Amino acid sequence: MIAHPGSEVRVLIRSRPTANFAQELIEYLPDGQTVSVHQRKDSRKGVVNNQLSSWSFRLDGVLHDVSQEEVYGRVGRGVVLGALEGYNGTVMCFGQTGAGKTYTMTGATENYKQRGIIPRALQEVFHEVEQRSDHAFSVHLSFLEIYNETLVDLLASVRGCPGVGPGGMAVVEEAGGGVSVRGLSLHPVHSEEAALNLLFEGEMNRIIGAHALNKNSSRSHCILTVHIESRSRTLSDAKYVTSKLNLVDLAGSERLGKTGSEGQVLKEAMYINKSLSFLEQAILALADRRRDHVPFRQTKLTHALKDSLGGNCNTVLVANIYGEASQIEETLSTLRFASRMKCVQMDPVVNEHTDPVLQVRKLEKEIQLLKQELSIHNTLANRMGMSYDTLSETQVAEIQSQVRRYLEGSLDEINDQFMLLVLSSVWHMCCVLNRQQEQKVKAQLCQNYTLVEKAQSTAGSTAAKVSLCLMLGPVAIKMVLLQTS
Ligand SMILES: Nc1ncnc2c1ncn2[C@@H]1O[C@H](COP(=O)(O)OP(=O)(O)OP(=O)(O)O)[C@@H](O)[C@H]1O
Repeated sequence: MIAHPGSEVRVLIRSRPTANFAQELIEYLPDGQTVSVHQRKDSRKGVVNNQLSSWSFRLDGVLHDVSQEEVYGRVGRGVVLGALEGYNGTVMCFGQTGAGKTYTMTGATENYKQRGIIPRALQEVFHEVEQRSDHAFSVHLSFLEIYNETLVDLLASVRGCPGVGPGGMAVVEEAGGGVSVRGLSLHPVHSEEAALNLLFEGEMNRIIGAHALNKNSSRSHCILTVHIESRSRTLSDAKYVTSKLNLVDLAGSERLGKTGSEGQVLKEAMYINKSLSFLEQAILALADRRRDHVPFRQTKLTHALKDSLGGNCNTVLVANIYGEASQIEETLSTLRFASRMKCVQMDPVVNEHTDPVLQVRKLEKEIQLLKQELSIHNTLANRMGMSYDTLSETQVAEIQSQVRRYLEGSLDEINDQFMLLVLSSVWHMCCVLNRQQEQKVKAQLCQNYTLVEKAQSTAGSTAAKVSLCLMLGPVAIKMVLLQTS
């Protein structure tokens, strides 16, 4: 499903299964889109109080007690199919630590049925590539980890990896508002199996720690990007499309007291919480359409996700919650983030490009055909000698000599063959003068303004002058020749 320009980011809630699901506090409404959360007042202070505060959040769907297959179908499939058509896509999981983000994105490795969105997306990409034989696809993978504000290439250990350049890794902005990570390796992949091997390799390199709420807690944010390029095999045009499919597993926010983290795990938690709070700030700014500045550069995470949070991207967020009563505050804060994200606007467009080499080849072919057409036209109009190629030195000398004789009066009549040569010459002079004039105007503009390249051709006026010459005959040509000599 491709988002319509101007629609909002799709947001779904997924709850981690638990025997102690707080039904009295978390209520999923029958519309399948609304969740109400009730919180006992002053529960933090231990005051016994039966009063409840309630909040209601309307999102795009609730994934409660559903299989991994259904999650992929409702969250991932549309974004993946869009990426194959040339739309950028992002699937991102957000939520407190232990709420099931990694389970949703990667899944349980020990059970095929429990594989998550990433392996299913890779499977779908290669299945589609095989099906769409009228297109040639090229697929590359990159796997970025952001750990304690440091960018790490999770596929740097892969054989043949070019390695990081002298400047190290950095998020860089591209023309047109996109971002890329300088120094991050890109790996060509030709099959699902090869892609899964890279995913496995990257997962092995991820930093995992243990604390009270999750014994396998991701201590970093991870972005697996599938870079897709597709060209038609049937149309020989120079157009091709590209897209980036970002599959993002964020580290979980955590209450330091609750997780009982110490030492390195505590330090990591502080970095994670800080980057997530900057992510919230960026989302707040994106959701507020009156704000023209979004603070993307405050952390590596927001900077790396600059082109993935709405805008020219088909974005879906999964808000993972852990529905136990003891986690109700974290659930509320996840749902608040989710409802802000739902206000972020998307304007996805197909990323279409033109291959310059193919374009030149195509234009040359077109010129050749037009010349042939023109020569047929000239033959029919009895102008068989008319040439649109550059005149040879002998032809130029011949014209000069005849013009001189004609102007001196020693030549009374100009024959047809000569006229055609003259017309050809006028055509070329007009072209040369036109180019010179264009360059002059450009140079003048450059002095005062930043020149905006615009194909503002004056070819029309050249063509008009030539047709005028054709209409008026030798007198006009004489004038043009006198003017330009
Ligand atoms: N929908 C689910 N079905 C079955 N098990 C789940 C589900 N969601 C989460 N779990 C289990 O809960 C545990 C915590 O999940 P997971 O590691 O995915 O959380 P997380 O949000 O990624 O945590 P962190 O932010 O700390 O990395 C794991 O053992 C996982 O297998």
